[in-house]
Amino acid sequence: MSKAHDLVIIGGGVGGLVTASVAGQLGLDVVLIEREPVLGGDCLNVGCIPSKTLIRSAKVAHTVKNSAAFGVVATGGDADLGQVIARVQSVIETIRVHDDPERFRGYGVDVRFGEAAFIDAHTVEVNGDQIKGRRFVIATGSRPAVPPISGLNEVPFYTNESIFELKTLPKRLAVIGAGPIGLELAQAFSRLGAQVTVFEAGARILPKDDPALSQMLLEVLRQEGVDVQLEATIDQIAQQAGNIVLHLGQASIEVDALLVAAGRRANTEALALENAGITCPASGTIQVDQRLRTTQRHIFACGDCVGPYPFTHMAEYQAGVIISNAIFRMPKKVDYRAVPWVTYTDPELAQVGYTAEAAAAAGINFQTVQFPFAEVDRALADGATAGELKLHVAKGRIIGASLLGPHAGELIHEIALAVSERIPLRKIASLVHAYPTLAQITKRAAGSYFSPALFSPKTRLFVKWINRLLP
Ligand SMILES: Cc1cc2nc3c(=O)[nH]c(=O)nc-3n(C[C@H](O)[C@H](O)[C@H](O)COP(=O)(O)OP(=O)(O)OC[C@H]3O[C@@H](n4cnc5c(N)ncnc54)[C@H](O)[C@@H]3O)c2cc1C
Ligand SMILES: NC(=O)c1ccc[n+]([C@@H]2O[C@H](COP(=O)([O-])OP(=O)(O)OC[C@H]3O[C@@H](n4cnc5c(N)ncnc54)[C@H](O)[C@@H]3O)[C@@H](O)[C@H]2O)c1
Repeated sequence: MSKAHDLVIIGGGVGGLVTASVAGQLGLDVVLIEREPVLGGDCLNVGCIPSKTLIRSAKVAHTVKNSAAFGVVATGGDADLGQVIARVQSVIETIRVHDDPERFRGYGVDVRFGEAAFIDAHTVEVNGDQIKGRRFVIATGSRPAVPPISGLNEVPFYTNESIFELKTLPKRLAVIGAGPIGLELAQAFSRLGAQVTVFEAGARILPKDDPALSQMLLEVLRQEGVDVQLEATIDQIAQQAGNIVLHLGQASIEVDALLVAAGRRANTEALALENAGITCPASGTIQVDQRLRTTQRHIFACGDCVGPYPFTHMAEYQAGVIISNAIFRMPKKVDYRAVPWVTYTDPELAQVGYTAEAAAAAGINFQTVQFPFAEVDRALADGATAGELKLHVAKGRIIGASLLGPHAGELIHEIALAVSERIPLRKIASLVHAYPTLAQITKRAAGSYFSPALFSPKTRLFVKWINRLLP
């Protein structure tokens, strides 16, 4: 009978790697199992890093093409997709050193490559070997969901798992889904020179975000030339003479390439969770309690296979909660009050804490203050004035914020700290913000909350009175 390891981690993406790194360095006997031949998971290999690197090249092309607006004469701006993708791959390889299996082996982690499946609640099988554990962490991530559209499986299509291997730019690209993946890549490919059409089944883009700000973003995308079709029902997809044809009612559109970005599905089928006695709903997403324990208390789960926020920073955060519960044995619950998320379109759309819709649904008595980038001096200097900040305030504290604009993904963190630490809004309004920065938008929005009281007839009367009274 083989001995039971302290911790067996399934999945070598962010969730699994953060847990393995800490557990290994603390001297636990850890096994990490990854089914792909490399570590890093989606984020490094086919997600955040390739998409953000592609977006950067697309922004360069866009800047060159629009240089006249800045008084600069530049010609060209045509992208060489082969070179762009070579840069994407080179950035991935640079970052990969952090996810080198030898680094983890150096921490004492037994890194194994192969697909893991439970045999019972204390044993998994990998490449025919049985591995026993006292505790387990499932961090198996997610994969692209393929919508049930007639003909889709008979035509070639890309997902995030294959699109970063494209070497030549498709002239016409159709994208199914206007979530973060669809929109980030649609704008990037459009800026690189493709004619892009996005088909979204819903009535709006980015439905989890603020409706007015996502509408503003939609207008920017359309002005730039991205054709976004809402409430679009694709009835049938077929291949004709080398082209892909999408049929929507009476209309049809012919494209050279198709990207499916229609949501995600948790990677749980291969795990044989039933052998471990773990309850898993039909959605495939693993059910966990607030301490991230599955229905088997010694088996924890984190990241995309759990949700509810499928982001890299959440996989990392949840891994921290598991480290506390499973390694330090200090009970810790998840706290999702100040979760930031960002869609890296240009302008970026960021959110933290409550949206106005969620705050209203929760019955919270709150007020919203808004401030546009068009009144922020630095945004004017940068020629990036689309968007605004909305702060949702209850009892003098920010409970949530929605931000569309340049570098929104960076700017949201000052607000995230305020939400998380319940910092009074007056402290943000009185904090000195360097001029001229985009971050001034936060101070200005906070200030606008207080200006009605500051310039009220009562205050004016008081100032008049005190100035008469005092020498
Ligand atoms: C195009 C794209 C762009 C994105 N951009 C961002 C972004 O900008 N910011 C952000 O925060 N998030 C972004 N995300 C989401 C982010 O990539 C995920 O939230 C993150 O990778 C989740 O980490 P994870 O550890 O849960 O899973 P993963 O990174 O998916 O890792 C899970 C690992 O488990 C392995 N595995 C699965 N089943 C088994 C098994 N049975 N046995 C062994 N190994 C197994 C998989 O091979 C994989 O390596 C993006 C995603 C995509 C697709
Ligand atoms: N910037 C980031 O942080 C970032 C970037 C990319 C992805 N991600 C993560 O990955 C997750 C998945 O992204 P996603 O964009 O694939 O999923 P999503 O679920 O956010 O969006 C998918 C969209 O596709 C639409 N859709 C589904 N079926 C359709 C059909 N048949 N026809 C037309 N439209 C259809 C849905 O209505 C939805 O709006 C995100 O929720 C996010 O957490 C994050």
